[in-house]
Amino acid sequence: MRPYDAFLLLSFGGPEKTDDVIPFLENVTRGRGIPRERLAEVGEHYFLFNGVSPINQQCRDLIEAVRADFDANGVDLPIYWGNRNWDPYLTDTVAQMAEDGVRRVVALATSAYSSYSSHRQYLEDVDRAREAVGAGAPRIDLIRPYFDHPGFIDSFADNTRAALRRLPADLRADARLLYSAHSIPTAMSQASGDPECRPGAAGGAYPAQLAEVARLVTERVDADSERGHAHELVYQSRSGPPGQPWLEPDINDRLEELAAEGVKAVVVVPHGFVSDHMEVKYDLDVEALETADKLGIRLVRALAPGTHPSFVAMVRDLVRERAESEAPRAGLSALTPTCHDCPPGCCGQR
Ligand SMILES: CC1=C(CCC(=O)O)c2cc3nc(cc4[nH]c(cc5[nH]c(cc1n2)c(C)c5CCC(=O)O)c(CCC(=O)O)c4C)C(CCC(=O)O)=C3C
Ligand SMILES: [Fe+2]
Repeated sequence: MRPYDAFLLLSFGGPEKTDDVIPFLENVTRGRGIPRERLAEVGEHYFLFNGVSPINQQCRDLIEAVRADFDANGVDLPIYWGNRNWDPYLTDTVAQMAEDGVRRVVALATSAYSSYSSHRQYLEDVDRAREAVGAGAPRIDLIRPYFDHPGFIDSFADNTRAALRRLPADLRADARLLYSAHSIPTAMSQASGDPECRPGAAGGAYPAQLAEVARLVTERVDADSERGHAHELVYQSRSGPPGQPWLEPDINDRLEELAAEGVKAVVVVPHGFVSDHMEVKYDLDVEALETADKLGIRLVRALAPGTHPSFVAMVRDLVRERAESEAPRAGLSALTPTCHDCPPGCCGQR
């Protein structure tokens, strides 16, 4: 698909055996000021799963699904995969592309929102990898944040309806929808850019986008419910030093309050993520579930998009959008990014 000669899946990376865990955590947190106790604690989450993070296999599954979708729709791009924090490392992938004679690449990150951690850091990863490879490195165009693309929204709406059906019928109508995303420092949130990509503009794009996705998904879920569901935004996986403010409320704290208000059932929708990786499998399926059990709240968790057909078709649509540089951006909200190239200040500073 002109002008591209390859597609790149850009992801976070995760360990796949016990011995990988500590080196992986060192890669993630180098220079980030994460307390040692927090690292030890997160290490235990991985050890509980024998050192295997689900994220790499989820990337392989997504690549297989995108390959089939590209083939069925006449998109003849080869597919590459590179990670920020673990093998296959992005720099090795860029070197491989250079060796294969690839000149111009369209890349999708497994992260749908604006902010330093979810978007700009991937741009920096790309720059660093290209620099390391040198003159033969291909040009790499990263697809813009895609949080309100209909394919992303529809996959969550579908998965949320399925989760509601897993609740006992008498709890369904009153179930609270809790939309959960990775917390970030409030300073990172304030610097997470402007929906219209105006450098230096107000910021706060990350929580604004999360709130908008929660609204859009709920609207679709409610369209086939007997009545509307109350919904709200919560955060998970807080890290960093104790005194540093991060986005709140934490899902566990909020569950306590909801129990006190008499809420009996919740559906947790991990709308801040694109697959059911470790932050979902541990922080929600183990920790938040335990909190809910203790409080007598029935909790079910909706699946993240993973290889949902709407999400896979979205990938192809975003590749087409990026290829036709003047094409209108597919987005369901007023927050759809208007730029492709994220000028400094657009998608977040550290
Ligand atoms: C916004 C956001 C996303 C969502 C967007 C996206 O998906 O990219 C995300 C995803 C993920 N985060 C992940 C894992 C970790 N994140 C950490 C630390 C941090 N995350 C942050 C933010 C985010 N993280 C931040 C601000 C930190 C503090 C350090 C720093 O400023 O950079 C740490 C260190 C230990 C800890 O402090 O918890 C780990 C191990 C995994 C892999 C899971 C697996 O293995 O399956 C995934 C997909
Ligand atoms: Fe993280």
